[in-house]
Amino acid sequence: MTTNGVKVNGHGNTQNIEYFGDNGQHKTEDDNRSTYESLVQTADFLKRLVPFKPEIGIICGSGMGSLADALRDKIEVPYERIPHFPRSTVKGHAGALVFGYLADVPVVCMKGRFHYYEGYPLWKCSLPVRVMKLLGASHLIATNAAGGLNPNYRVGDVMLVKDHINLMGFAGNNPLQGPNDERFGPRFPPMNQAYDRDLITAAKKVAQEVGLPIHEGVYTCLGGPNFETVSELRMLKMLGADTVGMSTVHEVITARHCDMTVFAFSLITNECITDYDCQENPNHEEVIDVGKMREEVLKNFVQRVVKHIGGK
Ligand SMILES: O=P(O)(O)O[C@H]1O[C@H](CO)[C@@H](O)[C@H]1O
Ligand code: HPA
Repeated sequence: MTTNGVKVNGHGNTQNIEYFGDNGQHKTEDDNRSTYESLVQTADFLKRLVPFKPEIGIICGSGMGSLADALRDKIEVPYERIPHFPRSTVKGHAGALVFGYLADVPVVCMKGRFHYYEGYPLWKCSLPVRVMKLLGASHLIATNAAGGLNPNYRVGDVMLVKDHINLMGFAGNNPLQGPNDERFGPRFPPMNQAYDRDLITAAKKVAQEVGLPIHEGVYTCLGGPNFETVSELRMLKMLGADTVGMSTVHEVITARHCDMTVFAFSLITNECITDYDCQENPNHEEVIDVGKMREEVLKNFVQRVVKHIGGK
């Protein structure tokens, strides 16, 4: 039986629901990817609520939502109120856009990001980045909680991301997959200078000022939600990754596609276990706790980086 494009087949007690396009072909959630026009609607909705234009979009990583608390003159918009926006489902990701001023620079913070393991396709995970761009933001600051693969990294340190390995992209999964809308950016965007060198240099200086142990390295993202096996971590290390997480890469690709300047960092929340004899387990509670532990110094750090960008 087909009703309104929804095909329902009865099989005993179960029903298989399949989605068909207007001309009968299969539709998946990926076929319903947002259009330029729908994201303009989202941005227009937000513009009506916020009397200023954010210059910088900030994505708060796991346990780092308090970065948004440092904003002055805050306007908080829960994701469920925003047209075409996904919902946050992960502990430590509150689920609101927070507009305000940080170091007198107008910004918008994502207090809660979207991950592939939540069931969202990558284009949907990174949809807010396009909304930030449409709101007028020229810069993206992406923060993440990550496991440290590099043996020199300690829990609580920060790694400035100089490059990433798009492992999900190796398997053909990319946020830019599907029809390209040139109003966002080109079909084949370069990715060799994804992370702004000047901002990395400035941030190293800022980190010294605020007493934050700092490194510079390569981030990689797996789909999650399970943490990695020993063998997978050993492989990632061999590939040249210094930190591993389950986010950021698709957001950065989307930001670079629409010509935003990107700065990103990993907070090392756990040391990756590459030894079969180790009895410890990584866990999300520990990840969030480390975010809380570094809350004040990270606020200070981000605020100063924002000031640097705003003063340029
Ligand atoms: O990347 P963020 O959102 O900071 O979170 C990281 O922490 C969670 C695992 O504890 C995963 O979601 C991983 O991606
Ligand atoms: N692996 C993957 N994602 C993570 C980790 C990790 O060790 N720590 C925080 N997010």
